[in-house]
Amino acid sequence: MKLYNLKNHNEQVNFLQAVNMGLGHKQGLFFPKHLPTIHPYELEKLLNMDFFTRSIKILSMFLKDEIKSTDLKQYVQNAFSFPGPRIVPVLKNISCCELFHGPTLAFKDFGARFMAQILSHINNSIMKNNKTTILTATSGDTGAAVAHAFYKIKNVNVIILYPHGKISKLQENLFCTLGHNITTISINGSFDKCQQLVKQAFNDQELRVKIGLNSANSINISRLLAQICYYFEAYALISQENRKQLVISIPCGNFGNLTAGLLAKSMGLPIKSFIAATNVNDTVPRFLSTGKWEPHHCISTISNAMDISRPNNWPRVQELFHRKQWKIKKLNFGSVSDSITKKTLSELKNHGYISEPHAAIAYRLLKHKLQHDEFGLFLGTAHPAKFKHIVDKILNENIQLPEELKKYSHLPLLSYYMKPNFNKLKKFLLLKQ
Ligand SMILES: Cc1ncc(COP(=O)(O)O)c(C=O)c1O
Ligand SMILES: N[C@@H](CCOP(=O)(O)O)C(=O)O
Repeated sequence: MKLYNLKNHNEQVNFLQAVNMGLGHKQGLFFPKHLPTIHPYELEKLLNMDFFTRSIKILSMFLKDEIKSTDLKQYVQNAFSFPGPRIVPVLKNISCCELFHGPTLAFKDFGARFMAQILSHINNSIMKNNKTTILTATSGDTGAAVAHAFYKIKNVNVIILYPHGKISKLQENLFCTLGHNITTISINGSFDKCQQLVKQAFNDQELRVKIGLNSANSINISRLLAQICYYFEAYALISQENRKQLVISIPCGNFGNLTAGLLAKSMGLPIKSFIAATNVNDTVPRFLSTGKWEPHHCISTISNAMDISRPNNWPRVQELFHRKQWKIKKLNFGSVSDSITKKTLSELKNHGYISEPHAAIAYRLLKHKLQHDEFGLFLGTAHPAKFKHIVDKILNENIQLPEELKKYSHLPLLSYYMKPNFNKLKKFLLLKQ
């Protein structure tokens, strides 16, 4: 598969190069040159397959020129070796598509674990024992998924930056207590600052070469390809009737999840429309209503993983709309305040469903915008227990911690602390070699 740099279409690489480089020149994101499409007859056959078999087929449409099918099969099996998406009905016309039954209890497990497989493939077959440094920014969930996916992998050093005091305690414990090849740095600033530091590192050619720089953020295209697979699974799991007018509402932060959903639609998955749901960090909803791209300062909310005002994947979303000649006006959107999010969590509880703030935002907008003849899915992106401190208080509950969280909840944090200063970070990264 060929990909081009969105900032310079002449920079073209294959998939394995794109995964290995992370970002192109001038911090440009890579985007597939050819978008595979599925004939409706083939789609029917695909939908009848199990999750693994179908995911291998979907990924091979992008990767068959570069990865042997026997290898790809192994990578998908290793990566998705946990319970896949579950559809949980909430109202007659609305269900939650839960994507949080993986090892770190968030949808990020699909992409991070697949990327780890691809990087091992590169290290074993192409780079042969080269050292890699995975520099990743997190607003809460990517950090854990990446840390666990790359934990103790030979020749891979993982450095995770996160906004100091702005993620939940349980999220922090899940990735800041591991040690070994996982180093965590709490940055005195927002997620935007952390992401900016990661991108700045890619500008520094000396650093890039010396440490074998890569990133496991959704910057890396391998993350997004893996995420396409669960949209097909969600569609396969719902009834024929509900498939006819399907609307999917996505809680958005860095807009990787929406990009993956749109890629699934571009391949021929008949999703009628998407809702891009944000918290008050609403750069995209404001852009879609005013046409002006004006990121504000990041505001801390109870849906902290979505506290992002410079969403990395927006250029990919725009490119896809442009390439498919879709009208951007067709993308539904909205933003939800903390107070409405809290009320929505209670409303969901009244319907018998305990959720968490990110999914609640997607539900709120779906409920508000769904037409009478449509069926809606909102994506459950994280397990409610990750936000126990908020959910218990709002709902007067005592959510039990799953083993995955309990195991780390009392371990000491091993994080460093740093001001958002690139030179300091560079020195640290060079010393960590
Ligand atoms: C729980 C949760 N929901 C939603 C999001 C937003 O997803 P995306 O960054 O793909 O838009 C995140 C962060 O990625 C998250 O951790
Ligand atoms: N919400 C994310 C932010 C990073 O997004 P990514 O998809 O680019 O890794 C998080 O939980 O860290």
